[in-house]
Amino acid sequence: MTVAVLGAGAFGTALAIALARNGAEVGIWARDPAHAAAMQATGRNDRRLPGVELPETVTVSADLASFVAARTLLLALPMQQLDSFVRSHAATLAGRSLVACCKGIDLATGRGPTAIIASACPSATAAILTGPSFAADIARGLPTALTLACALERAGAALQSELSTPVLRLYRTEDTAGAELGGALKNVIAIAAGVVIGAGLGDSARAALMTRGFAEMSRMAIALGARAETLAGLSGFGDLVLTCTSAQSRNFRYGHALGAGEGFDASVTVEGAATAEAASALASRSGIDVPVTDMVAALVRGRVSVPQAVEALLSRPLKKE
Ligand SMILES: NC(=O)C1=CN([C@@H]2O[C@H](COP(=O)(O)OP(=O)(O)OC[C@H]3O[C@@H](n4cnc5c(N)ncnc54)[C@H](O)[C@@H]3O)[C@@H](O)[C@H]2O)C=CC1
Ligand SMILES: O=C(CO)COP(=O)(O)O
Repeated sequence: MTVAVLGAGAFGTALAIALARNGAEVGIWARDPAHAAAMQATGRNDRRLPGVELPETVTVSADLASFVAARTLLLALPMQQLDSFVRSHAATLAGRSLVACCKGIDLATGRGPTAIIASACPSATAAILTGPSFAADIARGLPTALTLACALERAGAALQSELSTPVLRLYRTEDTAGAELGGALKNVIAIAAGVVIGAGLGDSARAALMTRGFAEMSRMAIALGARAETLAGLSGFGDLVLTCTSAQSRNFRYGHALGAGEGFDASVTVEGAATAEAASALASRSGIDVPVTDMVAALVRGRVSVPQAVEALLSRPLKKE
């Protein structure tokens, strides 16, 4: 096996399919043995990515030990699960190439994915794969471009060539902070964009929100050590555009439900909700002004209503762009 995907969600399954179509031997680890058995039996992941056939070269198992010999391990779990997962399996994952495929900031520690891996499993090579891509699009074989970020240039180059396919194009950077903050913060702005549309405030307001949101993402990421050009790339601006403008996005749909005063299925992964709170706390500790993020965190927590959030943002002092 060349690549193992740890986590049997929509994104991990889609990546496994794309890599297997390109000739890699891929294993998917599902933590739930019943889920692994169902995927093996049906040749599909009906729970998380229904309607897509797994190539025959994809194997699925709930036995983590059978996957650790793979050259590269993709960690395709929700962000708030990553720290405990890597800590509990640190001995098994030691010395491996670990590519985080999640977007967000850990609520408990304020860390991003590569810092979590480095702290919990220091002997591993930590990288992150992020950027504009819906799992369903990848699984259908539609063209997609992503960012592979790894602080070690040679390791990053090896991962870029290993994980690229003719339709899944990976661009590379050493700026892990920029790639992961772009991917984390765009989900927060996407929730806000969903609120704007759900509350009937219109496309012009969404464009304003996305623009000011991008300024906020860049301000925060640069203050925390990221490069401006990374934020302007696939993992920042690119993913912001995709997520704020498509109803395929769960973050956008969640925001839309908040804006429209409707309920939302709590079992759906909405990374921007916890990340809004984590980012708001991190920004406050670092003295960075993030009004949209603060408002999304307050909305998610139910501390303000949608009309109060809109009023608060519109009544901020006028200033230079
Ligand atoms: N779905 C998409 O289109 C994309 C998702 N992503 C990112 O991928 C990450 C995962 O998202 P999805 O795959 O979409 O989520 P998902 O909701 O489809 O699946 C999450 C999977 O993680 C598993 N899981 C949860 N906690 C776990 C734990 N402690 N140990 C092992 N497995 C655990 C769940 O059982 C589930 O199979 C997120 O950070 C998301 O932002 C990135 C790009 C695209
Ligand atoms: O990150 C994504 C697209 O790049 C997926 O977005 P959602 O998690 O909002 O569905």
